[in-house]
Amino acid sequence: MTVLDEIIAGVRADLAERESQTPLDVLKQRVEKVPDPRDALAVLRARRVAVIAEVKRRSPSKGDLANIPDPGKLAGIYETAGAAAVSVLTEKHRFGGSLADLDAVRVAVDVPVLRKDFIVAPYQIWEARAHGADLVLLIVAALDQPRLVGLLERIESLGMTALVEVHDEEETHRALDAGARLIGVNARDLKTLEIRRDTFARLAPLVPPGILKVAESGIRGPRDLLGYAEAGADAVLVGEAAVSGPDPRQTVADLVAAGAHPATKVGR
Ligand SMILES: O=C(O)c1ccccc1NCC(=O)[C@H](O)[C@H](O)COP(=O)(O)O
Repeated sequence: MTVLDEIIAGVRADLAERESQTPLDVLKQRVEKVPDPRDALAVLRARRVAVIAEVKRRSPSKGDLANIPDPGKLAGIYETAGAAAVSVLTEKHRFGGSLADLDAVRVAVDVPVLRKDFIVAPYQIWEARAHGADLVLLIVAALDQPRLVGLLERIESLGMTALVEVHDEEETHRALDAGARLIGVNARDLKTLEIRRDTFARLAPLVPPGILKVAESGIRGPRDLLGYAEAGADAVLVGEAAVSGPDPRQTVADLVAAGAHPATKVGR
């Protein structure tokens, strides 16, 4: 059993519990009362290299990362530092997140908010929207092709943007075939949890122009952002470095400055 399999087994058990507590019809009624989602693609396109900063308490690879008593406050710090969007890990057992974190971040910031979780069922997408998400992560490795296509269509039908995460060539082709408009290349190998930053440069050329590319994981500072920008990244997603450093505002501000510099992403 891989780490991903283990995480998903826990996610399915939690999901069954929530479904028994809140029927889908009730969620759908809640969605009608939530303001429309923000256009995340337009927000990301407006930057040279956008920074998506993550609320991340712990992880399978590193254990406890940060005590985050007020995720809304942290998200506000990210926004003030110039983050284009905020990612919220809502998985409970391995990441210490929750939908309450998503709620807290949603009310605290105006930038687009990503629900970062292990999505396996449409119910979780309705939940994401009911809790104010603008983007939802889909991990290709966790989904067969019909399910990937169905979930992506559900995300878009609710006006949100799917960040479709890939780790290798086959997954990249599957993401494109499914109609992804925002592709995340995750440098973290889901079997070994090792970071391989060269994965982005290998997969980016497979993605046609017009489809935005996010480099995920292992971004420790401006140097990593510039490396990813050089290889074609439109955005980077940073978690650990933002939450575990001494000054999250400075960490994100330094990345934002590097991503905004005129020398970054020249000619693309
Ligand atoms: O972070 C992990 O250990 C992890 C393990 C297994 C599946 C997913 C995992 N992380 C989710 C993410 O993709 C990251 O939180 C995100 O890309 C930020 O990465 P980092 O900046 O390296 O914290």
